[in-house]
Amino acid sequence: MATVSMSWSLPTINNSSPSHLRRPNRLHSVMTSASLKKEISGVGVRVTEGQGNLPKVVLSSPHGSEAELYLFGGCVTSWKVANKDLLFVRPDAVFNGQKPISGGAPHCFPQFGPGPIQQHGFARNMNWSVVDSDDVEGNPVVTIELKDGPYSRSMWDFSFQAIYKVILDAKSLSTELVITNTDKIPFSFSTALHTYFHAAVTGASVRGLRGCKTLNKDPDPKNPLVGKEERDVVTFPGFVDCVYLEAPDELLLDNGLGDKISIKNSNWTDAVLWNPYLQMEACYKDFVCVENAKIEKVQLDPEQSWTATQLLSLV
Ligand SMILES: O=P(O)(O)OC[C@H]1O[C@H](O)[C@H](O)[C@@H](O)[C@@H]1O
Repeated sequence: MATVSMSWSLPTINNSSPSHLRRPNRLHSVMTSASLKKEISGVGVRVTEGQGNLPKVVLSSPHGSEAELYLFGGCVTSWKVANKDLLFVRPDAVFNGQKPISGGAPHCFPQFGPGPIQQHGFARNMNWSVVDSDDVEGNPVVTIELKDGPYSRSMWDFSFQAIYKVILDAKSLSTELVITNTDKIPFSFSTALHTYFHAAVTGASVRGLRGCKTLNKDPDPKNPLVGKEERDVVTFPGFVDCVYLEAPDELLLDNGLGDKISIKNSNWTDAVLWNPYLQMEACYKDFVCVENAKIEKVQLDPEQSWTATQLLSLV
């Protein structure tokens, strides 16, 4: 296991009970944007209609940064600092409430990659709901929730709750994911935040992975090659699809566009780098995926929770 260091922490909203248990602004999963608009209360948090008429939460910080999150998939699709979007949504992304949104930071849950259920699980194509919105020292915060329903039960027959808190600061975006077993029997899952960063692929690089055990899915995703990363600076010279086990709690992405982004985490023990190269000829030059992941399954007994945090900051 990688050592988890909490050199930073998510601010706690001023309330006595744990954030994942509080529901001051409890909303329902099936609702119109109009009803959401009335109930959202945090400063700098508003709900609007996004592409495909899907409800979209917009976070605006007093420092001028902005983030957008679709309730479909619980997917942060945009994080802008000084009007520059540091995330990327693929041009082939669809916003139809059926297919996952291909871009931003989709959730892979309860399975990363291929396996017994659909690729990357179902959390990225279900409707999440807003349970809380607030501001911490002026920074907008939104908390959303996903629970099991007939659709998830049809492929993964467990009762669960996922709570995802997103906080925008001047130059950072932090998230906290809490998965709770609300069933009467244990379950296990793998998960990831499949973040697409806007990049110039030829100039992009990631530092911090040297020494990690690798599972290289190129050339055969079903039989990954086990290896060890020897490079200080990992680049994207062609097709890249590689899992890094027990990655450190901070990586540094140079997006090749003049920005350096620190990617810190707690409890996301693994990382994945992905660029599809010529498989996506129309857009591969414009992004790289640097994913915080939990590849080895987390086992949760009834009432147990697993929490992981991520802090993206422009340095
Ligand atoms: O096309 P998607 O289902 O969104 O998956 C896109 C990619 O996600 C991850 O990075 C996996 O490691 C890749 O093997 C996969 O191709």
